[in-house]
Amino acid sequence: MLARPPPRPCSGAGDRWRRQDAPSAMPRVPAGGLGRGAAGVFKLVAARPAATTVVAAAAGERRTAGPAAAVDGAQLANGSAVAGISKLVTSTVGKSTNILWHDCPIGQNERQKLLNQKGCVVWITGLSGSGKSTLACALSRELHSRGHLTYVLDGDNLRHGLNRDLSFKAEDRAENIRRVGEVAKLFADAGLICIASLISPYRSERGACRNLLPSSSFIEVFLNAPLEVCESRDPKGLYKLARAGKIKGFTGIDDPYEPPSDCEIVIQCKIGDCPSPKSMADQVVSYLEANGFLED
Ligand SMILES: Nc1ncnc2c1ncn2[C@@H]1O[C@H](COP(=O)(O)OS(=O)(=O)O)[C@@H](OP(=O)(O)O)[C@H]1O
Ligand SMILES: Nc1ncnc2c1ncn2[C@@H]1O[C@H](COP(=O)(O)OP(=O)(O)O)[C@@H](O)[C@H]1O
Repeated sequence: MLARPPPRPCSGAGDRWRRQDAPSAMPRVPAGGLGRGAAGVFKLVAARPAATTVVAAAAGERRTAGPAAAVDGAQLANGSAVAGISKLVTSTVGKSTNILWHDCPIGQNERQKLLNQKGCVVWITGLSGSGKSTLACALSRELHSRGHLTYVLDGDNLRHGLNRDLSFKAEDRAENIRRVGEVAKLFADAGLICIASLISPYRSERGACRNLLPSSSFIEVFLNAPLEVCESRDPKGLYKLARAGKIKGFTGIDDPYEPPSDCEIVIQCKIGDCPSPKSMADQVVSYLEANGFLED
């Protein structure tokens, strides 16, 4: 079997796979099943529309590339599946072979009801010293005071643990962002308002994190503080070291930062004119409120 993974894991009680008409390019699977060496196509559609996929079935074949699918009513000539009985198919994802997606009856919807909020990711990007951590903490505090459950994933902090094996060269920054995107997705699935604050300098990697979630649940916040502002703050003295050539590949000095072109929120900070941490947080809270994230 060849399967493409649905764009996001299926969760919740309503998700079940069912067979649909096969695309015309491949023969439909006959009622009696496939002959040995024959191939057919199933379209499997989960109850949730986002989880649609197409599966090509070749008799005796057992390769998949996505979450396990229960093929309903398929019969293979080698007798491995009986018509009318669901057959679980294992998946290959990356380097993991023969794995199954295990669903639970308690899903994101149930958790969101419990928390009276919608799980989402607020992704704060900007130069070092732009105020990402300050905003993340102010936002967390503000939402907490309103009774909402948040969790902050701070780039600096994660590099003390989960990402301690990563440097600041391009491929390690990309892996850093990928990992944080995956963790953030889990927190959002848990029903939390996850606040990720990383430099995350590359547009494509931020886009990949966005694509892990339903589009409206990824809220990209650009803390647009010019280099002059960040450098004049320099709370850790890193810009000074970078200018002196003692840190190589420092973002904004001798390493790139690609500003977002289509983010949900821009917080503008000019020389001598930056909004206070509270008013930056309020700007994000207003967005969350207006878009229904602060209610179930
Ligand atoms: N070379 C280089 N470039 C940029 N930043 C550096 C570098 N070396 C160390 N630091 C410190 O690491 C913090 C950024 O970590 P991130 O995980 O957010 O970076 S990235 O998203 O992987 O680019 C960043 O923290 P913030 O100032 O909070 O952004 C810096 O303190
Ligand atoms: N809105 C703001 N107005 C004035 N100073 C700020 C503001 N936001 C952050 N700062 C200060 O700028 C410095 C860098 O902030 P920080 O949150 O650590 O940035 P980042 O996480 O992007 O590196 C800190 O000293 C912080 O107190």
